[in-house]
Amino acid sequence: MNMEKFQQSMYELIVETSTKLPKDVRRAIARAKARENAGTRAAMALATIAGNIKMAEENVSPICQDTGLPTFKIKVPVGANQIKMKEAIHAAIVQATKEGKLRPNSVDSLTGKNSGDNLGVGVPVIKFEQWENDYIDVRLILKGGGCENKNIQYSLPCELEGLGRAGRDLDGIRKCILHAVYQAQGQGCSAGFIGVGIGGDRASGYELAKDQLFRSVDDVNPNEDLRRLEEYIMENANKLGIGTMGFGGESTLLGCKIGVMHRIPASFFVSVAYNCWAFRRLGVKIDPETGEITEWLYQEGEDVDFEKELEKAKTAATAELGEVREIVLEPPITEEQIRQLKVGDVVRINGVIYTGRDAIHKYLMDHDSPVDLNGQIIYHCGPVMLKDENGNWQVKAAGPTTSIREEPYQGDIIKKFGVRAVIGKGGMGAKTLQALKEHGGVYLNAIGGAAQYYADCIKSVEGVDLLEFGIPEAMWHLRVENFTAVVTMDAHGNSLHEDVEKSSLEKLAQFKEPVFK
Ligand SMILES: O=C(O)C[C@H](O)C(=O)O
Ligand code: SF4
Repeated sequence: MNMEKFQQSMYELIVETSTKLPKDVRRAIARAKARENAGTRAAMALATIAGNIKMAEENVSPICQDTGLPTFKIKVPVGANQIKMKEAIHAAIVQATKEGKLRPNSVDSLTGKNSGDNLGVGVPVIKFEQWENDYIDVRLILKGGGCENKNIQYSLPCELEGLGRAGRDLDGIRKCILHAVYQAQGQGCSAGFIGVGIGGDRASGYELAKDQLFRSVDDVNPNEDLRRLEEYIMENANKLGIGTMGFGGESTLLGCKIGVMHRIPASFFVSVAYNCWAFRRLGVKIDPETGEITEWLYQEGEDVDFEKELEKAKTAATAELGEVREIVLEPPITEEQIRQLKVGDVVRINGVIYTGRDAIHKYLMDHDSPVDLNGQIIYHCGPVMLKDENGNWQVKAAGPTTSIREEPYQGDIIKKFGVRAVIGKGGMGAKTLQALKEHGGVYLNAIGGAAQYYADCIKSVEGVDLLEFGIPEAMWHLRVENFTAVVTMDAHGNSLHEDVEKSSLEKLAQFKEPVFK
């Protein structure tokens, strides 16, 4: 095979997967938009998401800044040179990272050092399988860390909150799947898609679950029991009312694909791979002689353009919100300004905000901050950044990361540095809510995955500190205009996330009685 051509084909697959959502996923998101109640936060979130999808396609830039751990599943005819193919894929990954189509995501687990080129021990994941066909089939999934963190594995029998006992049968599996959607809340950027693996051991069960994500959203399970179960889940999971971003609403789950394999007598695992709305997976057929793409996969059915949402997202997706208070904030912010805000308000930020996520929060616990954060805003974000020809940093993608990971630190950092607002997604817990009340702060929920939408709000990069943590983990000083987010935790002890978690648990309990006997 012409390896140079194959490398080019892999580069095209990587870029297309990162920047252009496949048709079946776009159709699912369009259905969610049509189903959502107008004037709600979820409707605003979906309008922003749709506009972002269009922006990413137009900019040929990452839909979400987290381009995940690239995972390739490749079927090859006998005789294909897998060693050379792996080298070509690595070269394509490095090229796509250099061009800002992928975020450098490969981090040494012991030193925390980011390799900078997306290569590392075991990264990317490349799995080969031989088959009888005379062509090569390459599938790629870019599954970000926030939704990967919401994967979950159950060992039956077990007791599930709200649902009671789950036994080693189809009804027990039903309960596990509903619970998997409930426990994700909005943290994995709902509305999501789930792959489920029944059986196997802990490793092969999760592998089977993730493999289900390569099925088309619109396909029909050939196993009748599983088809019925998929249909049941799609009819009922959305009754949990978690909604897009966990804001509450009609669309929580956009797809459920279930696979089954044998198990050993002692084990009965139900593994769930939770994928966010930014469901980036694509595939190509490759000519084993020329290395060229002969066909793009996942092209079935009509396309959805989101052209009109692009205009809305650029002006004010919040127009979807109907009657809400919109408050402009310009850091440094006073305690008095903060204490006037309440859950549900929309905030537009103009001025400089500072990114800080996993490494920075850990660092700030026992170090001073490189900038004075008093009255300032921390943005839980790990952007995709490139240096332009003049050596200036350009933001290529900059959506929020899951905030709950900073729960062990956030309250202490608000107190220690006088931080007035935290922007992220998925919400935070009781400790942070208490600190917001005590010290006068708010949590602002941005729209997870809307990386192009927020990059568009960033007018300049004014500086960077702690770059030794790597591009995604550094403290970027970003000058923003009209950076819009929703107050979902305020200084009066209110938390939308607490309310949605409580109401969805009550709704979950309605599914306790057996359905599949
Ligand atoms: O790592 C990120 O930028 C986001 C992550 O995928 C998350 O959802 O928390
Ligand atoms: S930020 Fe949200 S959309 Fe992006 S990878 Fe994480 S879970 Fe997915």
